[in-house]
Amino acid sequence: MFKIPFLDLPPLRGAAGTVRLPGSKSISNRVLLLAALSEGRTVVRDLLASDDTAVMLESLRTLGCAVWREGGDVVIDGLGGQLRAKEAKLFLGNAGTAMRPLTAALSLLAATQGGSFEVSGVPRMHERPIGDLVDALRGLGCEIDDLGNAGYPPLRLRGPSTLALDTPVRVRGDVSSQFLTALLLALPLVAERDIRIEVIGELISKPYIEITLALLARFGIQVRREGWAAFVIPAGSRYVSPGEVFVEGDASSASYFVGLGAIAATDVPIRIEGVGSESLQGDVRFIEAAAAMGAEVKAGPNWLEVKRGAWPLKGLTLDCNHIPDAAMTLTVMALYADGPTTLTNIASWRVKETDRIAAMATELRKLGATVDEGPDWIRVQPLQRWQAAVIHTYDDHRVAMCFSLAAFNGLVTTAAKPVRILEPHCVAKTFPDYFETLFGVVSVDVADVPVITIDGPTASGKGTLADETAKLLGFNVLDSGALYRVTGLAARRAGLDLDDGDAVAAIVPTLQLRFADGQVFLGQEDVSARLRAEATGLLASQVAVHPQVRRALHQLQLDFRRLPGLVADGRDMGTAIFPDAALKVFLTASAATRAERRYKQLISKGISANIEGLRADLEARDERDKNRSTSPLEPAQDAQLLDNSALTIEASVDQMLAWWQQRRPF
Ligand SMILES: O=C(O)C1=C[C@@H](OP(=O)(O)O)[C@@H](O)[C@H](O)C1
Ligand SMILES: C=C(OP(=O)(O)O)C(=O)O
Repeated sequence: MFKIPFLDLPPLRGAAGTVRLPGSKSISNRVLLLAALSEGRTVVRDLLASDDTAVMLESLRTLGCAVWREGGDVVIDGLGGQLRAKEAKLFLGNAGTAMRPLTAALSLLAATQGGSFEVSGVPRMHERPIGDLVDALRGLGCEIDDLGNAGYPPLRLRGPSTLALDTPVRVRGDVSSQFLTALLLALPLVAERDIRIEVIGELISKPYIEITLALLARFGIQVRREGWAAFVIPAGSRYVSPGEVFVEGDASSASYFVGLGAIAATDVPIRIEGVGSESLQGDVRFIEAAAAMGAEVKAGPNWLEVKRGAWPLKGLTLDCNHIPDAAMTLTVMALYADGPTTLTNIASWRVKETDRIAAMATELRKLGATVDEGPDWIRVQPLQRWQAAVIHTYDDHRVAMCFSLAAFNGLVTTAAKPVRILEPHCVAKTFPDYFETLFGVVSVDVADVPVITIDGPTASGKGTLADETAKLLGFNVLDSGALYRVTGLAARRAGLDLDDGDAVAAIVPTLQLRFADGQVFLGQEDVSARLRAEATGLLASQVAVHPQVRRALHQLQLDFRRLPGLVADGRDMGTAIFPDAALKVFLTASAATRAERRYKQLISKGISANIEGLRADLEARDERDKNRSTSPLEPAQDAQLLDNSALTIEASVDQMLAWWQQRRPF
């Protein structure tokens, strides 16, 4: 996950390949709750691991449920409808699928068994309505206190109290279908007699009710229904664990890759694994909308394949009530269409993670688009003159994911613009690795991938500065010195004469190198510590003088230029390897400062050292690096000079980011 303040997406050019979707949020949280209410053990396979499921899991644990991981599975020993904890405070983040169903279940359990439970969430959750559900539960006899504004969380659910189950439970269905889902999931707890639920008003987001009913059936509860107007939970209903449940991939998460295929898969399709024609989730019908916009879609039971069909895409007018989450993706696809796209019947967007109609309109306009909106609709015009934009994401995962598709503007305009996504980690609500997954299937012109180079003499702090800068930008890191060190080490181990440039260069293509989590592996061996040793540094300096070796390592270094960007440190990054880098920095510090830093570093590792000797070594190494004929150590002409002798690391990083920001079009 990119846990950084912003993620810059350079212009993206194409898409191909296969993605495996994370588990469905809606199915995951329903299954977790049903498993917890059931008797017996449930093994849940392919459960979504994200913020929304984390708050559900944590709540179930707090309520006394045994929940543990076994390999990739989650195992739950259900409570069998018996409360173990009678008091708890549950924090439910911004997960509607946790807040609404837990409110219903705990209200009923508190009524019948006694107890006091508080449910709360992030500030936005306290603005998301729950009043219709609370009214229905109060109508049944549940005791619910508003701890904030009436009609919104936080709430206290307490009991015991007497339930009146002989009259129908009435619930409004036109603000959120989750209120009905919550009652359907929870009322079997008290179904000593038939319990009838009647829906008032036009039920929205109907396909989510189908998910609820299908999963209730898996757990032994056969709800009788009268269309969408009334539902009856039969007397004597009892949750029975099916033993094992597979969670299918998330159909709403699929929408970004369906959109991606429609826009950018010109040759090979994007294959999406985890949902398909047999999906339980209504949001899979997003493919019909994408097809209506021109996408070529094939669907198998558990997979989709999408590629570009009509281009530009075709604008459309669509009632999106049945695909409320996935439909957001259409508003960004609409930018690539031949005419306006109008989405209607989407009033619920206004009460989700943010006011999504307002958010999409505001952010699309930043790209240059013309957007109109009404209480329950949005209209987006195709975009010709794209602007580089900083996209606010409002802590809404879907806003962040949708706007990644704006980075393909280079497919419709010559002056391609990057897109900055603020707070990209908000995708963790349902798809923590969204951007990594996206980067796995998109193509880019390598020249568009931004590079920052940091060159400078030994012990100037390049590595630390590169790592810290990269961490803040979410960029990859190339420690080119490590490549020379590893080459020197491998050459020495192979018994080569280090002065024989041809022989040393010849082993470069045979190196089994792997960089993972900041560590360097040579074959199976983690050589990171070895590479940092002084002795290896000397080997590096010896092999680095040979032009053949430098040539052999050239392509290897270029290969580090990958999405979303690169910070490369070394001695010739800005001069020889990445001459087109957008920001080049030449980092220095006085020999005295560098010797002192190296001294402290060694002493802290328990290695004895002599500061004068270190300084002499450093100066000798500087001389050798400056005077070698191939790629001598010198600042690129367009490099910024940074002397960090008197600077803290934070101050140096701030300077890097300030220079970087000056070069960005935002
Ligand atoms: O029941 C569910 O799992 C959901 C129902 C929908 O909400 P509304 O019924 O409020 O539209 C949907 O937007 C949400 O992401 C998940
Ligand atoms: C509306 C959404 O979430 P929630 O389950 O919190 O309602 C969503 O995921 O788009």
